[in-house]
Amino acid sequence: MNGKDEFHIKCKTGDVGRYVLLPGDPDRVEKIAKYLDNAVKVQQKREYTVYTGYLDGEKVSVCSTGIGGPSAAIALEELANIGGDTFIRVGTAGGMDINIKGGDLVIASGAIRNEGTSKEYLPLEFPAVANHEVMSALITAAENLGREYHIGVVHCKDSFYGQHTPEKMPVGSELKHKWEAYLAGGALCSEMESAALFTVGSYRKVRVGTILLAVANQEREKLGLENVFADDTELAIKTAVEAVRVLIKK
Ligand SMILES: O=P(O)(O)O[C@H]1O[C@H](CO)[C@@H](O)[C@H]1O
Ligand SMILES: O=c1cc[nH]c(=O)[nH]1
Repeated sequence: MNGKDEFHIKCKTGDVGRYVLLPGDPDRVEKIAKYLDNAVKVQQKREYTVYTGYLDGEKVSVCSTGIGGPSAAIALEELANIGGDTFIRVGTAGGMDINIKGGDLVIASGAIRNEGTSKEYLPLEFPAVANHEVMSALITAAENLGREYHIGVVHCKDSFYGQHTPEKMPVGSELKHKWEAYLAGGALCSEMESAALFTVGSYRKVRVGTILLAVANQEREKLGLENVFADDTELAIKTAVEAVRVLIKK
């Protein structure tokens, strides 16, 4: 193939399609790639495992982003450098709104920028929003597959344990105070990459959307409501793959 390898993902132009699915966990890459025709492993470096195959004759890739904004931003930058222009994060999240239960699907309309990476791209007044075409394809996909979904704002942070055990952190009162404000504002769930991906996507002029599986809900636990745990990402994966099909058809 042409060109020079990108610094971290070690892929070059021709290695990936314009459509790229972005799980955080490298173990999720093969689970997604099995939905592609003739998928082959293109590369595996650091947290970045890359497969490329085809959907309805169009080249489609999967690349893990690792945990958090910094590695996700690097993946998006380097994939955009080599021809990726439409991205769907397929992730997991912890429920915040009490209507979100373990096993539910959440399509992000925007992300709270309570992380560090996006601030090195655009000032905080600039919102981290999902691309409307990708978001609408995710909605169509969920409806085509007869799946229920929630749609709304998701929270992004850099500290997983700051989300789960803020009381242990020296800045715990600040974390709890903000968390309550995000709940009051209607945040649906908390994860770590969409704010960076949406912000980098805005600046790089590429389309980015997110679908998440809620794995549990700490707010339901706090209120003594039933708190189901789920870790099967298959539903989110199938919906994301269907969304790529919808986008290809367009
Ligand atoms: O399951 P993934 O896609 O990695 O997403 C979520 O899981 C990780 C934390 O456990 C963070 O990356 C968070 O955003
Ligand atoms: O609670 C959770 C679950 C997944 N990912 C997160 O960032 N938080």
